[in-house]
Amino acid sequence: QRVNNFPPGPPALPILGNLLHLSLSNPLKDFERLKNQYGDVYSIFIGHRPAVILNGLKAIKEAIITKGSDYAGRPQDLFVNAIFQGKGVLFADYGTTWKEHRRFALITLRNFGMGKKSMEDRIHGEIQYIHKILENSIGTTINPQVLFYNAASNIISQVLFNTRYDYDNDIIRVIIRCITEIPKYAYGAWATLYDHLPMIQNLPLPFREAFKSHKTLQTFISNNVTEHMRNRIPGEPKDFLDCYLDELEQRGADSSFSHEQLVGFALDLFGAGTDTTSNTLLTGFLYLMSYPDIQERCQEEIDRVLDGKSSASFEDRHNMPYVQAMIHEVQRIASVLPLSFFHNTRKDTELMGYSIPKGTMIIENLTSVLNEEGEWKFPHDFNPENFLNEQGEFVKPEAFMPFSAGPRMCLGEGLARMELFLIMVTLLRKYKFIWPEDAGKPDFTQVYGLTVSPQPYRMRVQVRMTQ
Ligand code: HEM
Repeated sequence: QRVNNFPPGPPALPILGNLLHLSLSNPLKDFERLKNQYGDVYSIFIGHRPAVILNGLKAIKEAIITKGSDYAGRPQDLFVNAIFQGKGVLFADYGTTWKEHRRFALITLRNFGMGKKSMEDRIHGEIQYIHKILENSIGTTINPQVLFYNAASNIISQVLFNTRYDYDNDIIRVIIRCITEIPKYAYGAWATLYDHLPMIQNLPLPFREAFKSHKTLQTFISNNVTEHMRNRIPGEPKDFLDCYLDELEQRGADSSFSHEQLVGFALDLFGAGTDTTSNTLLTGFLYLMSYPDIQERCQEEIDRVLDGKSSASFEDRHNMPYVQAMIHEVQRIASVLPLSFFHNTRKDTELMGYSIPKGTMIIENLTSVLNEEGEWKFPHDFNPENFLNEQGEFVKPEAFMPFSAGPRMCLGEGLARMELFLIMVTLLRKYKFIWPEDAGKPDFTQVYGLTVSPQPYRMRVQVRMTQ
């Protein structure tokens, strides 16, 4: 039963709610269909639980920016909560622990070089390893998936632990498998069954893999924390873990800071920082190979701006409007976290004239803004012109929100943007990326999970003549 003035939606069945209206393995098309039927703000029942789905810039902005604090909670009784056990930031509810940890991370990551030179050096250091792999692939084709996963996880690993792993290292292979395993189960059919059928929660069903993967990641991070506790020099932090341990010492044991929180928090950053960035890179190179004219135009701009310079710096983006537009367009089309992370209302509130009670689950459909008609010149095409004005200058429309917005907005945005820019510019400067002749047509359909990724593909790499 929908309460008075609750957003409209399809009639719900007892127990199942609207589950039969949704493809649990990929509900994005169903969400689109329901939006066309019920409008930008509608509701569904996932089993007995009501959820409000937000679509389009106007509704999403009113909720997560204008009334940001009302909508900044996270549900606490989902499958992901059972996995993450209330630790960390990502799935933590609004409250002192979340606030203090989020603030600490934003400040620490900034001091550690988010937006500063030293972080650039770490990213460039990692790019050298990408070069080695690409150079070895010349004359053949390569699946870039493992490469980009390794690179993204190494960059965040250096921020957190001051460590990187060789690409054939067994530990990192296992860690990346675990990071990609959890999102596969987190918002899909198994998660829904787990949430609604308590009797299956302890059975040896496929969703157990997500718990196993989480345990492996937890052990990996706990070992790093123990090693840091043994070797750290208080007051002289080398990485995020050291900074946190210094902070913990200062705040004392009865604060929201603790060793268990640190493990959960580092796990969040590691996971959130790997899957998202690598899937964006994968989408980027897929499109650049499929649109060689756009690739060439980026290369012309890069050659011109970097002429005489040994490497790109993040500051160079201000002189590269077309490259900036291309990277933003990749993020727009990739929409790697299409449903963001679910929010929860913290009090009775309103949205576009509807009443939304406290404790309602909120699903913001970011894809609906990233391809909203009326907000983009070419909402359904891959076209960097979406981010260029008539003078060819870079402009960022308000509807560009792949990092979401408001109090819960992605806290790794600065790092992610720097990674995407430096990696794409450095690789495009040195190589031409070619869709293999025998690979058929590029397939742009996405594989759905908590994060979406392109279908696996192979690429051919040629060293550019201009270099
Ligand atoms: C292209 C890359 C990335 C994209 C598209 C992305 C996108 C997002 C989105 C949509 C959210 C949800 C915001 C909300 O709930 O409204 C989020 C949250 C978050 N992201 Fe990212 N992200 C990226 C990279 C990163 C990186 C590199 C890190 C780590 C340094 C990171 C750490 C986080 C964390 C910790 C949260 C939770 C924030 C909170 O709940 O307060 N992300 N991200």
